[in-house]
Amino acid sequence: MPTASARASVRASLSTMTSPSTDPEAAVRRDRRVLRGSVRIPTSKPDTQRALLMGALATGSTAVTRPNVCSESLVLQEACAELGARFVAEPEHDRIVVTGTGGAPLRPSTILRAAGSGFALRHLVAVTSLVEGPCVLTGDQRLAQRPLTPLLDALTELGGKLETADAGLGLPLVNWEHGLTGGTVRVPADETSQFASALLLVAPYASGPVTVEVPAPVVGAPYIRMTVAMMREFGARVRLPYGPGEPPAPGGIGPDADLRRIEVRPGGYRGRDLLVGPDATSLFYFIAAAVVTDADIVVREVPLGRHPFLDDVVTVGRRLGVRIDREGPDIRIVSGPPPAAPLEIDATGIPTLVPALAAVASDLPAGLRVTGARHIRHHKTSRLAVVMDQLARLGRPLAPVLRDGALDGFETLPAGPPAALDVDGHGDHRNVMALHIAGLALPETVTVAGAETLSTSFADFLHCFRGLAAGRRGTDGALVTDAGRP
Ligand SMILES: O=C(O)C1=C[C@@H](OP(=O)(O)O)[C@@H](O)[C@H](O)C1
Ligand SMILES: C=C(OP(=O)(O)O)C(=O)O
Repeated sequence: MPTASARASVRASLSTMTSPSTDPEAAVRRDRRVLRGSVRIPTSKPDTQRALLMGALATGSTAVTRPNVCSESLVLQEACAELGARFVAEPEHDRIVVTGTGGAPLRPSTILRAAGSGFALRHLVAVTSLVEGPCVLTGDQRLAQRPLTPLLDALTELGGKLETADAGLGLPLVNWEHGLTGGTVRVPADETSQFASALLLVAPYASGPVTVEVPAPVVGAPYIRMTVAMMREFGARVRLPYGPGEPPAPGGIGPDADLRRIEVRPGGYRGRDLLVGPDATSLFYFIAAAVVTDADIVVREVPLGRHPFLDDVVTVGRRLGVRIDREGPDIRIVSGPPPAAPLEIDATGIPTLVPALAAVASDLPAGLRVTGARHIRHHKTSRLAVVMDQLARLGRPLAPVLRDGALDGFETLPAGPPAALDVDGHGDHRNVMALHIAGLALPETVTVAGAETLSTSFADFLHCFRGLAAGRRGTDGALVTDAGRP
């Protein structure tokens, strides 16, 4: 049973509300909770993690300004500090200064720990192959069950010498020797994009050129592109012979860049200063909230047109019927009528949005069908299965969509009265946030167990939503409540 302190509730501001109906107009007319005000969302967790890792490997120092200082970034910092990188937090400048190891991480004096982070485990495994062994890396029980073998095989092909201490358990992992020789390696990306990203991370430190082949089907392609983009920022020599797409910035990588073959030349990373942009998945919770409430929310400092993944998230939001407009450096998110026609979303490239999409599906009267989410059963929890189960308790059931016998997505079903008003994110921050969004759609108070997990990516999540629930706009349209940090 979750403890009282692990619970957080979303309070209803309305006492009556109709259930979602099949009449498209009904969703517009009905009374809804009101969210008003402005928020500042966390900066990108994926970019922060990449910058910290590349900074830890680089020659020289790297200043990461506006890092997302979440628990999963700290896990990486602790492990990289064991490997000889230095991290100095400068809160007065909102930055972390990293002194890198010049591609020669030291042998750690303790076990390296990835906690529950798949990103940390897969990327640290790759980094350990540069360490003069032996060194040991471990993570939590769930992490031991998540896919890893194809990455170990690929690192072995490139000259690494890694093994699991107990094949039956998955973890801990032992690295015996250091040094990657280079060569051509094929890595599957049908279960996670993180294998390809992890190989790419260390490829500039192999003694020869490395070609990473990523055969279709690829899940989470935007994340592999983020890795390539960040590698280029750190001066790595990366070529995509099948074309980089249309890059949003010189030297960058386009949102459609072809990942079949990625060529990396030796040369390592050079430390640099960089500014982390907003976190796209965190932004989506406010967009999703606008589907189930009457929302008029300003999200501070969200530069559109510069971060492909952020732009993808905005595109999904607009398809859901939410108005998203630029207002100077900010964006304004306003509830709109839901789409009149059934909506289909392929989630292959946007896996982190799936729990929140499930949370809003009952509020789309013409129906939402999401597919391409099969691989998220390998995330921190079997996310979609957990969220669908909990949503059904709240009277928001979804029909499963299967592919090859596994849950690949869902379809809207008619909503009904809740069977219970307490739900549980099963220790997974994305489930917890998605279930809060579902709670906003109900007139009753919904209790979501697992608030303690929010520090994984978005510690201020509840604070932001409480502020928005209390917020209003002044008669001149000026914001009178700011739910975010000053
Ligand atoms: O590289 C990254 O930063 C991530 C890659 C994705 O993993 P999968 O490809 O396993 O979905 C994503 O879901 C995860 O939240 C972050
Ligand atoms: C990146 C995430 O998960 P993982 O690294 O564990 O795959 C996440 O849950 O935000």
